[in-house]
Amino acid sequence: MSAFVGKYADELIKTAKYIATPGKGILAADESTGTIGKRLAGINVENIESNRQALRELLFTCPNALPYLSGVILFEETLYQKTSEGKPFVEVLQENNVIPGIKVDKGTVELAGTNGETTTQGFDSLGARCQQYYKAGARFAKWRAVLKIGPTEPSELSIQQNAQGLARYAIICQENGLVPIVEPEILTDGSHDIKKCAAATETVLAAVYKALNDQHVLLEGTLLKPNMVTPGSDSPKVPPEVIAEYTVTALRRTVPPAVPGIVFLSGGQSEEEATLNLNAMNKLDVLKPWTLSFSFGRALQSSTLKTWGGKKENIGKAQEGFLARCLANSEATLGKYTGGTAGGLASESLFVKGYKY
Ligand SMILES: O=P(O)(O)OC[C@H]1O[C@](O)(COP(=O)(O)O)[C@@H](O)[C@@H]1O
Repeated sequence: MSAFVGKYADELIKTAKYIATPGKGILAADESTGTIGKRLAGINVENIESNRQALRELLFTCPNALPYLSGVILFEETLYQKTSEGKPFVEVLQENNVIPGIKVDKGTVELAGTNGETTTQGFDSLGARCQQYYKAGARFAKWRAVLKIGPTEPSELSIQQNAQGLARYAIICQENGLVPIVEPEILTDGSHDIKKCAAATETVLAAVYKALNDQHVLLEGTLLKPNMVTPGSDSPKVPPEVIAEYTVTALRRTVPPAVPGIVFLSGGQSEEEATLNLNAMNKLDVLKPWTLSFSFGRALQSSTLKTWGGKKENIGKAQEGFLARCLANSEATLGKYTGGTAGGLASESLFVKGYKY
């Protein structure tokens, strides 16, 4: 049998295509309570619900930023939160043609017998949770699989487990009306060169698309959220044009044209770096059958978070910074970002070695 065509097929295709509109991208604001706690600790703000709500309100009500976004990924708590004036966040987004999405994975666990490799959990009652999230207004989902590069990593076991997991998650989402964002993230930790990252990325993506096909996933109703192909964090940096060349080559070799959009994660790159790399990819003069856009967490929020610092009086200034990053990344999806519009904060590396999300 070929792809599964259930009752949601047309809607899934339409949603995925809309999210992949050139000029728009995704804000990943789906940090789990633990992860957002680390971000808030960085600005000395307590990890309590009211502070998490305040940060998300700052982002979702940022004047003029929403036209640059087609989707926002939310954590479960945020899906049901409201603005301080009592309007559900979901409505704020919908009124601005931004599609609410939801993180449905439950984090990673170690694969026994490996050197710290992991698989992602969250299959228990996943179908029922998807139905609830659909009712609450979500139309797409995200599940993050994490792989790493080492002397013998990613191992065949981790490649297969994570590919199967992503494919199983994807078809459950599609059966329940949510467009699955398939995220196989290869971490940048290590001293490897860009060629090693390219080879690992191609192998992992090939396994992921084989698994998606095995599980009858309708590719037109999916999106891919991959890492960019870069040298390891302990290796010298290379220019955006080189990253663009290697990344687009890896994607052209492995991602079918039926997939409407590829939305990159930022993975610890500085805000400016992530934007310049995305821009360079979109400037490359080769056939790219999918939209290349962003689904950044840290690279959209870091300087905004620092400027805000948890203080009401800084909200306006923080929102100006957020708008600047949204605009810059929108331009980068069109290959029209000229760079340098970011202040000093946006150039700071966000990479943390051995970072545990
Ligand atoms: O461990 P968590 O809370 O799932 O967070 C992982 C984060 O990684 C992402 O998948 C990508 O984020 P970055 O762009 O910051 O790398 C986010 O969507 C998510 O918030």
